Amino acid sequence: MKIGILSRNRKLYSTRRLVEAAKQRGHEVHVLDTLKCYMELSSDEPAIWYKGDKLEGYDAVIPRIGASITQYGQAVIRQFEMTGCYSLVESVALVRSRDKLRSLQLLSRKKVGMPRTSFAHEVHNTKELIKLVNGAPLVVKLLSGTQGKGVVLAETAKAAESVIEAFRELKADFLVQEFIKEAGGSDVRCLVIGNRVVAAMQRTAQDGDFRSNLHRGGVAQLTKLTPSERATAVKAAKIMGLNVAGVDLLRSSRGPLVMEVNSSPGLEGIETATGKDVASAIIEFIENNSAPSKTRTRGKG
Ligand SMILES: Nc1ncnc2c1ncn2[C@@H]1O[C@H](COP(=O)(O)OP(=O)(O)OP(=O)(O)O)[C@@H](O)[C@H]1O
Ligand SMILES: [Mg+2]
Ligand SMILES: [Mg+2]
Repeated sequence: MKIGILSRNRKLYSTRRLVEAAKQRGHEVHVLDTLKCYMELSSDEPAIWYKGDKLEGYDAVIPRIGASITQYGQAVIRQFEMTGCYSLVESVALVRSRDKLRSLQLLSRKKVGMPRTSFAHEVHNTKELIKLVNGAPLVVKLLSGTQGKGVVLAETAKAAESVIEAFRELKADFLVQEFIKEAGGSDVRCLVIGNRVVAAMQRTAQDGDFRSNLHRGGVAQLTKLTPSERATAVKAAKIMGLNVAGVDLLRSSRGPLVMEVNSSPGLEGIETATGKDVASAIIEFIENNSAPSKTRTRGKG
């Protein structure tokens, strides 16, 4: 097969591993800088250009789109889809997963476990927002935050009110969420490919923090998933319409709760913690599932 990896940097661990795995399995593979792809729209065949050449003959693309270029990245993916090329991450699924609120709305409709969450526009309903998540302690989360930035724990109702009011003043969009205390500063990253969790790790926050992000000094270790955790992770990926997803779960006293579903999960942390060859599993999935014009919008909402 001829495979394109949409990535801004060929030196990134995940990009390197995917290139390596594709070559090992006998494929032709090219790293394409997403921002350097440009598009031709006309009533002739849709086309994608790169450094003066028309990109042709690609059987599949693997999008690795950073949060800061979601908008342009989705247009590039969609253009590949228009040419009939299979995209591992559908353009619609990418955009859907990048919106924390939209993701939780879709998961809640399908009764997937999640922390109780509230969201509002009006200034005067701060107390209502707090009440909807059963009061403090609670978490306030910027919708645009990544790597644990903009995630704040408010221990008391007073603290919660003042954080919410401060975010309001700044005109920031945020969620209010029930704090899952019994998770003990840990979460579980499940790497889902198709209908399977192929690798999972538990991440635990540094002392004095509740955020387990590896970027914040969290440490990863192997963990064994329960059947209900596996089922929840696969179901969440399916609802989001993602073939490959990093599903983050909190272990709560009422079972696994989905916190978020990532469409470009990093491979370094999970391959290192588990010793699993996730990159090869991704290439294998493409071998078994890609076909011309197979990409279509799955999932709803
Ligand atoms: N409701 C919650 N209860 C307990 N812990 C939470 C809760 N929400 C978040 N956390 C902790 O804070 C960390 C960061 O939160 P979250 O993943 O929602 O934001 P983020 O990492 O900044 O976003 P992204 O992963 O999209 O970059 C989580 O990994 C988890 O350890
Ligand atoms: Mg996170
Ligand atoms: Mg995320």
